[in-house]
Amino acid sequence: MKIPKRVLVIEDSTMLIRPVCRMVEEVGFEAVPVMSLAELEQQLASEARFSAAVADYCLPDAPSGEALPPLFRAGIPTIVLTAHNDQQTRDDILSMPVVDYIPKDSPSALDYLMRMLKRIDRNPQIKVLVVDDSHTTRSLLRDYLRRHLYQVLEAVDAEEALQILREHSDVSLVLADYGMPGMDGAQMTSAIRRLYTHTRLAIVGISVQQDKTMTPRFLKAGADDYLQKPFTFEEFTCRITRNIEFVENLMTLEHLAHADPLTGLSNRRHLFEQVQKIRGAYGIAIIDIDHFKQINDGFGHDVGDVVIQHLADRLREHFPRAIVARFGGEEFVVLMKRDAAHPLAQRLEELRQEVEREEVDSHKGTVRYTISIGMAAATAPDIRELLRLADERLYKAKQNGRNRVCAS
Ligand SMILES: Nc1nc2c(ncn2[C@@H]2O[C@H](COP(=O)(O)OP(=O)(O)OP(=O)(O)O)[C@@H](O)[C@H]2O)c(=O)[nH]1
Repeated sequence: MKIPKRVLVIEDSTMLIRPVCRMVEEVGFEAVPVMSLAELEQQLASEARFSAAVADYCLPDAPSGEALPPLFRAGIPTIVLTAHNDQQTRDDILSMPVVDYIPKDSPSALDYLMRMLKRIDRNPQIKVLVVDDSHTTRSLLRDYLRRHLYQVLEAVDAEEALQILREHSDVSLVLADYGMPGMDGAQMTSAIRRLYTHTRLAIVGISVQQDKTMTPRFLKAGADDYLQKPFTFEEFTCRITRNIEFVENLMTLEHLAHADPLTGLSNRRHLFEQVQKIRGAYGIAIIDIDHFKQINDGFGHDVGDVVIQHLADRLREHFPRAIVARFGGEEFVVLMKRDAAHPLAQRLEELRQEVEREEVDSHKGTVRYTISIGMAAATAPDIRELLRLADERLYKAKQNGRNRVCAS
């Protein structure tokens, strides 16, 4: 079981500490409530490790943010919640290495806090590429991004940036300076867009030039946003968060459109989209659970679902590099490039034998099941014809007694 990461909730108001702790737990952290600087020092001296802190700026024994430096010294990413919304306090807080600053009187303070906590949890897996020829700007942006726990990659020009993007296809955001030697930021944006769509990667253009054409130049080249230098840490944070959330939401939608909800495998539509990517000789198999209706009737539909998930897991294990899709009900398709060293028919037979041997545990007892398989192979990429042939052979496998592979 995953052990939840701990978050310190430092707040002296009994009215507020409970909803903040609840929110922290909703995001998946364990909330550790603390009501004074003295209690905080005890926690920091203990063995406990903390992933983040939500800290009130003003505590009875720490009226002017004295609780913050011990958190920074302990390397704990800290979001400050404060009732003091005057310019001086705001500037003081933002001059420190905080993750963010949230005024308590804002009607959306708790919703914003929730978003920032989710970011603290997810950002360590997210890569951001900073492209700027100025060492000073790169280190400023690196500092801002690291405060938010992003993984930061850096390039001094477009050429290096494109090379990094070829090596790291999982970069989610590029910060593109306009004025660089070689390609400028807008030209680089166009080049990046030839490699990655908006669904995979956001680009934010940055420039110091007070030129009204700069924003449209970047946006028309394929950027998602534009930041005019100089910008504050607060503005930077809001824009970066919004762009990262946008990419994440698009990726979630894409995943939902492509995945079968029960097994997480590709759905039928995604299978047909993926086929276009295969070049050369390939093989296809349709795998169908035998007498599945009897499993549903005997054990219940929920146990039927467990059996479907069991077969999906076996398919994933046996065919890690193939396209594996749930084609419908209890029917799956495996599509893969031909591999002379380990032919598809042999691999399907190994799968069939393993399924036959295994027992599936369920709350209604142990279930055993078998599968029938029809397969076909071709050199020409005519997926529909191959599927028709594999389906004919699956029918043959069923007619000949089930629990077998039929390849001709
Ligand atoms: N539990 C569960 N059952 C499903 C799902 N989708 C389809 N089914 C059931 O799968 C069963 C398929 O039954 P049939 O097509 O008659 O085939 P079978 O019983 O497997 O018999 P053979 O294929 O001839 O060996 C039907 O009872 C469907 O209701 C699902 O997502 N979950």
